[in-house]
Amino acid sequence: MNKFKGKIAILGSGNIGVSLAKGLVKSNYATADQITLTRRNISGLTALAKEGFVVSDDNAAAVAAADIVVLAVLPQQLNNLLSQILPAVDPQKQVFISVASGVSCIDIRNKIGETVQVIRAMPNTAIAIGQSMTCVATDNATAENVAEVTRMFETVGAVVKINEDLMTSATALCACGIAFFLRAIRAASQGGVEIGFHADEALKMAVQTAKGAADLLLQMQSHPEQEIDKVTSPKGCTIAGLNEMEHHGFSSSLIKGIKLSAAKAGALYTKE
Ligand SMILES: NC(=O)C1=CN([C@@H]2O[C@H](COP(=O)(O)OP(=O)(O)OC[C@H]3O[C@@H](n4cnc5c(N)ncnc54)[C@H](OP(=O)(O)O)[C@@H]3O)[C@@H](O)[C@H]2O)C=CC1
Ligand SMILES: O=C(O)[C@@H]1CCC=N1
Repeated sequence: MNKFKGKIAILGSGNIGVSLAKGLVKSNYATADQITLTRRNISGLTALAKEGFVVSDDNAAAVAAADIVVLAVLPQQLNNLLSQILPAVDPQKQVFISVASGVSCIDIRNKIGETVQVIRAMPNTAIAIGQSMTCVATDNATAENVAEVTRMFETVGAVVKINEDLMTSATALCACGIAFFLRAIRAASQGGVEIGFHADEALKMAVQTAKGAADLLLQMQSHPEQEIDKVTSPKGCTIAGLNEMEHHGFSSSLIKGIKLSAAKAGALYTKE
């Protein structure tokens, strides 16, 4: 794998920013000393500084030195950040990646310059272990920059290029989605405790079962219902359990939750 040779600035090193930074080092895309992590309260980055990351509360200086700038603050924190970095933006040098939900490429260019190349990316927290599902979209970045950013995210999971108008949908399905599947695993483990297992063993069993289900679909390239049909013996206990869950709205609750998340993702940012 070709290591990235330039500098990366991650502005807003909270949950997703730090997960990304760790994932990029773990995947050998970059070394920690190539990555500057910023936040206002840098005492929260002490452990990462010990791991070799450059840490700073000076966003403009981080941008000035960077080739790739990742915007990873909350949507409501973004306008303030963009006005801070404006003097350091050089459209010839940096490509900007925004992971902020509900903020379009044009919203960002309206704040920092119309020739700035902006790529939106929507990863999830499994990026820390190289298992993200990341969707990327842009309306103006060059093919070369899109290829580099795609390569970057491919080192930490799977990448799908989408139209920008589907970005809030990708946020709900993939970025929020990891929490939905985690809650499903937690609920399954609670069921396991009710039927006789200790909490730790129930969780271990539920986690491995969920992993097996996901890997079956990935490796067999099959549809979930094909795999479900192999489990549901006639008059058996699986179909009894599944149908009971459906009577209580299992599929419907996931669909409704994803729709609500997508609507909310599109409304998190105010342009001012
Ligand atoms: N969490 C997730 O799974 C995902 C999140 N996203 C998106 O990523 C973004 C960040 O989300 P998340 O990581 O959960 O949020 P966090 O609150 O965990 O992280 C935001 C970070 O930004 C820092 N920050 C705020 N203002 C500034 C500033 N002016 N300069 C530098 N740092 C600043 C905060 O630290 P401090 O207060 O110390 O400055 C904080 O650490 C959001 O836009 C979200 O929509 C996208 C995909 C997945
Ligand atoms: O909950 C949120 O708003 C962010 C965006 C996607 C995942 N977490």
